[in-house]
Amino acid sequence: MTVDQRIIVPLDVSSASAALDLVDALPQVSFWKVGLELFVSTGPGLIQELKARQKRIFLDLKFHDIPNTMAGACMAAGRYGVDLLTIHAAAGQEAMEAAQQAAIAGAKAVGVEPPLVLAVTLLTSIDPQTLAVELKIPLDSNSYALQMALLARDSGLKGVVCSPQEASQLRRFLPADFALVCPGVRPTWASSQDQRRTMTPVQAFNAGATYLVIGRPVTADPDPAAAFARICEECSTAIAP
Ligand SMILES: O=C(O)c1cc(=O)[nH]c(=O)n1[C@@H]1O[C@H](COP(=O)(O)O)[C@@H](O)[C@H]1O
Repeated sequence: MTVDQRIIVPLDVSSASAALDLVDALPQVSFWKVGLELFVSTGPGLIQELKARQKRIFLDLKFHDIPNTMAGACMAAGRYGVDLLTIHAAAGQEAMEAAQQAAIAGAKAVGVEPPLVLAVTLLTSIDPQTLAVELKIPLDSNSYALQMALLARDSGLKGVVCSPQEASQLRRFLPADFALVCPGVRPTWASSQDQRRTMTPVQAFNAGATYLVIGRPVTADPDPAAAFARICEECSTAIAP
């Protein structure tokens, strides 16, 4: 995979026309993320528009519910023929197992490839203070993310979403083909906004990320195509093979 194929850009907008304007303005981007804002606003029709444009799709709906409800939602999402689908690891092993099996069954029922189901370990917006004081989790971010990733692996999943700051530790415990998808990525020239546990794209790839999710540094730049090209250029000369 080339660097540009390993960078996923989120369509964090609320209408199909705004999303497709972004897709058409950035022909270099082959992998797009449809998240909660867009999916709740427009429904699944947009997925077909992206598929018609030969794009890869990360459907980021972060399901977190009881096993039966997770299975029903993943069965339906599996039918869309998307490449990646997210759930929360904090839903527990039984829910993750049910989600994974249902996504495969949903895809098989309509003859499409099943999505790679990814478990979110710990949101990149949660800083150590929030983890300890608000959520009362008696582990540091690294240990908690590792615990959630190992639980996802034990549930049969083949990938997780994690902060790039946790990627190198997770890589030590997980096989090379286990996908680490890292949001919370900021080039040196971009603002961190609400992201708390960030790294640059080069650092994130070198820490072991399989894919990066990079949004506002590209989409909010006055020249999104140039920003995406700059990130790819920085990475192609600096990441380890
Ligand atoms: O699952 C995700 O993609 C996700 C998980 C997480 O822990 N943190 C996180 O920022 N994200 C998503 O990654 C994207 C990051 O966007 P930017 O902060 O604009 O780069 C957003 O669409 C978030 O929903």
